[in-house]
Amino acid sequence: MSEILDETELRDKLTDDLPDWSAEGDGITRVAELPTFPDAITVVARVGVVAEEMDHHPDIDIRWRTLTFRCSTHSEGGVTSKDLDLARQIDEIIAAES
Ligand SMILES: C[C@H](O)[C@H](O)[C@H]1CNC2=NC(N)=NC(=O)C2=N1
Repeated sequence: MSEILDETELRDKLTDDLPDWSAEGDGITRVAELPTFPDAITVVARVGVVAEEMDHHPDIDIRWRTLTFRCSTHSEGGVTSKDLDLARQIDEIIAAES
């Protein structure tokens, strides 16, 4: 079980490690525009594989080539280290397809 990060801890982690992510409500979000729609779908498919391996799944909104990811730990009602780990993986996949 992972513990919810408090506001200061979360802000520091986002600033240091995940500058493209923002704290929003009980989750963290990132918007990414990919070069093409197929690139965006490739990112979604790759994130899907990683999320299943991690047993931790982001919400994903697809609008043409713009993707919005949201990570939250439902069972805890907030952001935990699991969300930060998933966000780092999402960043790597986006960077590889951009
Ligand atoms: C039983 C299983 O581990 C849980 O339902 C997992 C699955 N994927 C999940 N994904 C996310 N984002 N948050 C969760 O709390 C969560 N819980």
